[in-house]
Amino acid sequence: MARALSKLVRHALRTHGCGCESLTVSVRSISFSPRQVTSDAGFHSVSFSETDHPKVLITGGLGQLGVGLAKMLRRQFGKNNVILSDIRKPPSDVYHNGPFIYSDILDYKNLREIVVNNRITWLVHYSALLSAVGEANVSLARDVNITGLHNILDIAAEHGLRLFVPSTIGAFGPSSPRNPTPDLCIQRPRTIYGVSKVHAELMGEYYHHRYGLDFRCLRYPGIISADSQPGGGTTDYAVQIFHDAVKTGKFECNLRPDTRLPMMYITDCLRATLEMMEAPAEVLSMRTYNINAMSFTPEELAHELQKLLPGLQVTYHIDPVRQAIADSWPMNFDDSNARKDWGWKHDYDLPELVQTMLNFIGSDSRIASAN
Ligand SMILES: NC(=O)c1ccc[n+]([C@@H]2O[C@H](COP(=O)([O-])OP(=O)(O)OC[C@H]3O[C@@H](n4cnc5c(N)ncnc54)[C@H](O)[C@@H]3O)[C@@H](O)[C@H]2O)c1
Ligand SMILES: C[C@@H](O)[C@H](N)C(=O)O
Repeated sequence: MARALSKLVRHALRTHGCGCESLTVSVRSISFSPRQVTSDAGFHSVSFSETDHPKVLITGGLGQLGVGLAKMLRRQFGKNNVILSDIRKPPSDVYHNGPFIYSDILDYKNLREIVVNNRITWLVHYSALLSAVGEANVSLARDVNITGLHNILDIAAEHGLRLFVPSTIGAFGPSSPRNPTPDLCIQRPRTIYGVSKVHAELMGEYYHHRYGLDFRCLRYPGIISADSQPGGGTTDYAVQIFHDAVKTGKFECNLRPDTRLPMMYITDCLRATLEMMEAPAEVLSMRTYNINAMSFTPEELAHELQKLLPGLQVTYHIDPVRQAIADSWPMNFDDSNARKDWGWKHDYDLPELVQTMLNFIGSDSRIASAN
């Protein structure tokens, strides 16, 4: 079919007088297949030997998740085999801990150059505008989350990369079943973030079926981390509460006390990502999976924190934008397919999460005040 289309396109180019350039013109510009790909290229085979370590590029790597992922992958595959990239200037510890490179995902040629020059084999695509920030800047969110993704898909397909794109609980909406939310159900999100993530899931799966792209996607819940800040989402309160609790003993929550959302500690999230990337293709009955660890409300989280910090005072000042988003998202996430297919299992429930976060932030703030 691809060969027939290719023939058709060459014919169209000839009849429109494109002359000798027709053979070198980027096929993406005539929009039937990824750019500059011969119609019979075999994308299922990656170009590195199976015994080699993958050479990984992480886009949007300076956000909440990228630095931690790079650290974990470098332990596994070697420091120089994992390149972090972003459009922001890296802090000095990140810059000195391994390869960092400037990459704007809206610049297709720059991306291609990085992939080619560094012989990249795995691409982890983390660049995005999250839910709350996206609603505040819809056109930028559309560019980064949708146009940027198109560049990533084409680069990955053309160079035979294994591509990981995270999706989110935000890919569901008010008409989805919310308690629990299965992998396959109605997805009609009401945020540009959610719409762009459903688009990413569908485009990735389309490229998988159409071009053999090794596309892998996990729908993350809200991720909680101690040493990296969230980038403007609806679940950010669940990180901020720990910092405020340790620093001031007070926290003002921007969601209602009974707002239940699925959540996960970052260590589980990053391990799930590596496990999904390493899973043999034969065990993946789907290319997009829900993953989950726990679900709680602000009230329940505060209660768990108060067991260890009894003086903590929590008040509520609702942000209507974030509240409306949270009210349309899953309350519990059904991740039984991930557990069945590739053995997903979380380590951190709410008590372990709270203990670990407080240990981390508490020891960090003791170090800061001693300096
Ligand atoms: N953190 C969570 O709770 C969570 C939950 C579900 C899904 N996810 C997904 O995981 C991924 C990583 O999330 P995060 O929390 O680290 O996000 P983040 O907002 O903290 O970081 C995103 C990064 O993308 C970068 N970026 C923006 N525009 C760019 C561009 N044009 N080119 C290159 N980089 C650009 C930003 O500079 C930023 O460092 C995102 O795709 C997000 O949707 C995150
Ligand atoms: C849930 C996730 O996608 C992100 N933390 C957000 O709230 O936007």
